[in-house]
Amino acid sequence: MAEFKIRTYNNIAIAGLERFPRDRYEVASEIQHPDAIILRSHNLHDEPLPETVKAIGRAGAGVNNIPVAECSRRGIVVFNTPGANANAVKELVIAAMLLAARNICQGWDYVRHLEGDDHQIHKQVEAGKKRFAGFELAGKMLGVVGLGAIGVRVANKALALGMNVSGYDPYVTVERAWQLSSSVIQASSLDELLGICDFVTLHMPLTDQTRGCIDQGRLASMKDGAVLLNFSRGGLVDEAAVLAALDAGKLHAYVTDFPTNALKRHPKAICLPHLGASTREAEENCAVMVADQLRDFLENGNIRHSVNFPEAVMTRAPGTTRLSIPHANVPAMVSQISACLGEKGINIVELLNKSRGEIAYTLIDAEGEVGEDVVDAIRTIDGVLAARRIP
Ligand SMILES: NC(=O)C1=CN([C@@H]2O[C@H](COP(=O)(O)OP(=O)(O)OC[C@H]3O[C@@H](n4cnc5c(N)ncnc54)[C@H](O)[C@@H]3O)[C@@H](O)[C@H]2O)C=CC1
Ligand SMILES: O=C(O)CCC(=O)C(=O)O
Repeated sequence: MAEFKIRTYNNIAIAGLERFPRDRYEVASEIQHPDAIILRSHNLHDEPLPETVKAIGRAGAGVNNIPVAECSRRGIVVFNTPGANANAVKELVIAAMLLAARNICQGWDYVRHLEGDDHQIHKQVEAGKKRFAGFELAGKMLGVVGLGAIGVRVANKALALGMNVSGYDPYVTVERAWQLSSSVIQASSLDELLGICDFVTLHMPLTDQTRGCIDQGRLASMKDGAVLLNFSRGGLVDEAAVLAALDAGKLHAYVTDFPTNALKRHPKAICLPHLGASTREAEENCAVMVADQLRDFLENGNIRHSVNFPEAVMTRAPGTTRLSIPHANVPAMVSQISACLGEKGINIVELLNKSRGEIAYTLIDAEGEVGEDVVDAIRTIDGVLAARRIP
């Protein structure tokens, strides 16, 4: 019988699934009691998470489809793959700016509906093309909201196309700030950015804080004829307000990866079927990265790139049994856990304790064998969310 069971949702690239050796892992979409789940955009909010789940790996960036708060309460570690699909999204955003600026979709549609022989088509092309005249990217101001893995890449590439770029991100990391070109102008607020940009592209996560942040008032503050690009999540914008802005000519175009019935019919909305990360390269990058992270967690208890737990990586000490213990970040947890081992005369060889907000995580390499009775005792400590023995 396999040591670990992985339940998959969505189309996970084979290169990632192959990272799980089949002598130790069972990997399938029908598994009822999985140790871990791998998914892309499947919505986990609407279904109960089996008791056996210890980790969830999002092959991608956004985790709004995962009940992260519930996972934290249950000691389930949620992983994502920062940056693994960022280049794919960046390339599509650049394409999207061109689609909008040059009215490519409308022009393409016009040509597809032309009738007559080639001579007549040629005449109609030359007569009709003025309806699709557009404008160039060079010299225009692009506003990038969210300077993470995708936003930084979009900002830098837009500069290379001759655009001016303004960026806004109240939580930008030092790593991303280093990657961002010094030519990007820092906006001190979203409102400041919106008022000066010809194109605005959204690259922040969908959270309670960001939901609906592009609303009627903010759209009104944008430049007339601006282009809004949303390859992040549909919920970031107030859709009715966007439709009204398109109707009023306030927005030249809305380009989005998140269609709805109203948007897909609108002549100024360009809707794509959530294609941002759908490249062979991005799908493989994400699947391989998330598979490696899940394996290291299941086999060693190590945590890399979690969205709800701290980074925790410890080399395994020889001749020991590893204990993986997610718990609340409150005083005296480590002393209570080590007392459970001490009572059985078990020596601790290595110990790592890391915290992140209200959550903490302890990894212990204990000398020799550790019985399940010790793990059971640890589980009963108030504040311990889960405990696992890894031989
Ligand atoms: N269309 C698609 O297929 C894809 C969509 N996405 C979406 O794009 C989002 C961003 O992806 P990444 O750049 O990889 O994530 P990331 O985590 O590297 O970057 C997100 C950035 O947004 C910033 N941020 C958070 N709250 C903000 C706020 N209120 N205002 C401005 N900035 C804020 C963060 O500080 C961070 O720098 C994801 O959360 C996901 O929703 C990601 C990949 C593919
Ligand atoms: O897996 C996908 O195609 C969606 C990617 C995405 O939206 C994300 O990574 O946040």
